[in-house]
Amino acid sequence: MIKRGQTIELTIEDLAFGGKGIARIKDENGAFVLFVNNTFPGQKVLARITKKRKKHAECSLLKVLERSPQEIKSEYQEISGAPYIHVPPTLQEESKKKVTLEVYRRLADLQNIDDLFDEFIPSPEHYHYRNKMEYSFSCIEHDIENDEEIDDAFALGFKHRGTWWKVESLNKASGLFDPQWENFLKDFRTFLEQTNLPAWHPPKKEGFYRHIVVRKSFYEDKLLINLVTSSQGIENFDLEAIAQFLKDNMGDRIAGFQHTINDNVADRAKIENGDCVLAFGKDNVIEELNGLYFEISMESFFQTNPKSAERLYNKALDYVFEGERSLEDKVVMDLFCGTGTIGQLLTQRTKDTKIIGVDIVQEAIADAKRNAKRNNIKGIDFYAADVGKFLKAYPDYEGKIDTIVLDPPRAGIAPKTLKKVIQLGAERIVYISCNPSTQARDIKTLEEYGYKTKKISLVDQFPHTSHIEAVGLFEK
Ligand SMILES: C[S@@+](CC[C@H](N)C(=O)[O-])C[C@H]1O[C@@H](n2cnc3c(N)ncnc32)[C@H](O)[C@@H]1O
Repeated sequence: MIKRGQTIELTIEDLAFGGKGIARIKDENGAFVLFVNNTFPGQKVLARITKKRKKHAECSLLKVLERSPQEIKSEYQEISGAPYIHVPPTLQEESKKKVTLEVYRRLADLQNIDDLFDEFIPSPEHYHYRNKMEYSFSCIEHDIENDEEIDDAFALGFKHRGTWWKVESLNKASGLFDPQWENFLKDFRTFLEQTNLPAWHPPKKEGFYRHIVVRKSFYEDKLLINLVTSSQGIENFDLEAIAQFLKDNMGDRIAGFQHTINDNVADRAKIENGDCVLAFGKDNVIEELNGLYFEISMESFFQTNPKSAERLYNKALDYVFEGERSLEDKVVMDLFCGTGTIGQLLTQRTKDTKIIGVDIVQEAIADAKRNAKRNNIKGIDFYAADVGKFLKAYPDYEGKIDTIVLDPPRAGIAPKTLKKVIQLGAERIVYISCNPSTQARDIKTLEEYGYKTKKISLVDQFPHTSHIEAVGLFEK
């Protein structure tokens, strides 16, 4: 009999949406299904039961005991954020497509999803595609060679799967981020360790070195580095020496180096916040997307895989204009607009269209306005507001919007807000989503209120993970 908390060896037979491997066993009531996150068919794994129901259980992965015959050992260091690094990219893509289409069939009741499906757009780069990475320090290390915990260590890398206190040091490139930087990180760690200031102790909430956050511009081929520390022992900290070490080793690849003091004991929330000084260089980088330029600072939101984001945005805009539509003198809303990339790219394909961008984060809207100015774009009004409240405050837009572009966060659109969006009565909705399961739920509502799903494409923004981005075209 299966119990919560129990560890169990399983063979993964199938894959469900969200990287959930499926294993089956027989118990006294017959067939019993177990879902194990971040696994792949053919793997033998050790898992812990986290939730038990009558016919199924949810498990967390503790360890892959045997690789799937379909996996090929990658040259990169495996990290918990990239569980599929050994699965050949084309196989990853096929699996993502299959399990995601099933989600639309099941949750959106789109039984004809195979006919509605337009294309699967792979990431232009399968490796080193990310433009942001966050590394953690911890004095509790999970030693990957010997699979054991070491106390009094100086680890710098990523959290060991399923823990918030143990860090696996990154000793070589992970395959996800800038390889020169990641191959250098081990030397940087050794240098910082020699400063004799300790790494953070997550359970005790004390120590000095906490995080390194790095942003990259592919356009400039430069990195922005932010070293986050506490202030405990700051009198022995020599920022100049660290800056010099970075300059000596990474040369002009470094656009800027910042130091942030963060004494907030919460480990993850906004690690970049705190008192920040710029040791050298500048505090932002410029990224280029389809001929437009965007300033990215440490805090600003930007699509994590910019080269793939170009393909995603192009697909979304193709859907906006499909059928040789003219948007001249029409109004388009870019809801959940972030830093306003979509609205700005839209102006490249149309003239005299009024665009309204709305996002809840004030800084994102400030970035959006600044970037629009940099790109010399007029005709977009950006508002910092909750989408639901915004639509309530401006009822006059009802019946006046031609097209709505939606790009909500992972949780999807709040049901009340979605109803308000529907009330606008736009002819066409283009819905981008980083979580097809919440999008599928929203599609069901759209269909109930008179929108027809015309097309859906999938864009692989995140190779080696279970994540997938989707874009759908809906018409009244
Ligand atoms: C997936 S991002 C959109 C990114 C943007 N379209 C881009 O490509 O740069 C989702 C955005 O929704 C915003 N957001 C979340 N909840 C919101 C709400 N209730 N009202 C308005 N914006 C919200 C977030 O600040 C975030 O920028």
